[in-house]
Amino acid sequence: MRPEPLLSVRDLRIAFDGVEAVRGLSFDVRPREVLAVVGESGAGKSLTARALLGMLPPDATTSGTVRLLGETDLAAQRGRRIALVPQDALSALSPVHTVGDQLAAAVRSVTRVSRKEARARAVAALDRVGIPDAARKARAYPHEYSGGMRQRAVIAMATVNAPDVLVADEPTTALDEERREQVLSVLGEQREAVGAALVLVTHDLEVVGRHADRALVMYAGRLTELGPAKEVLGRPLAPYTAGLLASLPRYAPAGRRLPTLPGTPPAPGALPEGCAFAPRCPLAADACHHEEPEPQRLDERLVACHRQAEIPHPAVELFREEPHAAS
Ligand SMILES: Nc1ncnc2c1ncn2[C@@H]1O[C@H](COP(=O)(O)OP(=O)(O)OP(=O)(O)O)[C@@H](O)[C@H]1O
Repeated sequence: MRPEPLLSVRDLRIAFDGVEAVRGLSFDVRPREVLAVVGESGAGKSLTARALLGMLPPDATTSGTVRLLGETDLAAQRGRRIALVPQDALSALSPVHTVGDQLAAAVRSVTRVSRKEARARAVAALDRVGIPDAARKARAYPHEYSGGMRQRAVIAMATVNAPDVLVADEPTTALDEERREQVLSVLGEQREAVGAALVLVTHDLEVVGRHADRALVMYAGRLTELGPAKEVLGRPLAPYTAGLLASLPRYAPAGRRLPTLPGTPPAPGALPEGCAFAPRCPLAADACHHEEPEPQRLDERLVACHRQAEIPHPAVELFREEPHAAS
């Protein structure tokens, strides 16, 4: 039996000045899963992540519901049951307090424990993320930490109160490849240690393949495809997912230029009629230009595409380019 969702998002809409950037999104986050949210720039991934944390900009108009174990006041749960893993470790930590004090303050902001107990939990959290000599390092300031140690410290901060859900929006974009994997693996370990689910916003499909249980593919503010990450990447059922995959280096055979997804996504205020992906879709037919497809359930997956039954296998073939003559 499928476990009850931890978080449930229903018909989420987020608009600015009457223009919707997220347009009727529904999905669940299950206990302890890693759900990757993927899609090109402007798909609405960050807005969705911020909605989960109750952190939308004040000028955003929203409708629909986001429930965390039945609760709808997400901002009140932030730091307790749901926590953000910030993108930029340096600006996430205050330069004027020691790391230990910041962690202890985070503990005391949600739990009535003594200073001593909060301190002990702070040191334990630093120890858990692999900071050597944690009791001593807790007394140091962020600038006394190396970059890698600071990354670990913010993960300790996000997990110190053992939240049910962690939200990480492109947590590794600023890092080099080696550091990126390290941060993701520390994050994965800590998620396991505290028993949290992780919502991981990323545009990197390789990261999805390595770290996610399920993938939510978004396009122009909507769900395009949602399902087990291995199936979504291994056998995409929506042409848009196939297009994203086709841009990965591993699908570029020798002698061919890297195939890319042609065109760019539409801006929220300039959507075409019908399916927003139709103008870029090699499978687009008449209906696609007139009617926006709703997500349909196919076994473990949700797919929003009129042409789903026509998708070839391997689906990346849809976006193959002809070999280019040597110049
Ligand atoms: N504060 C804002 N005011 C007005 N429009 C906004 C605001 N924030 C986001 N948008 C609109 O919402 C769209 C989706 O934004 P969002 O940041 O969620 O995209 P994203 O998928 O996270 O992209 P990226 O990968 O570039 O971060 C943007 O293209 C923009 O048009």
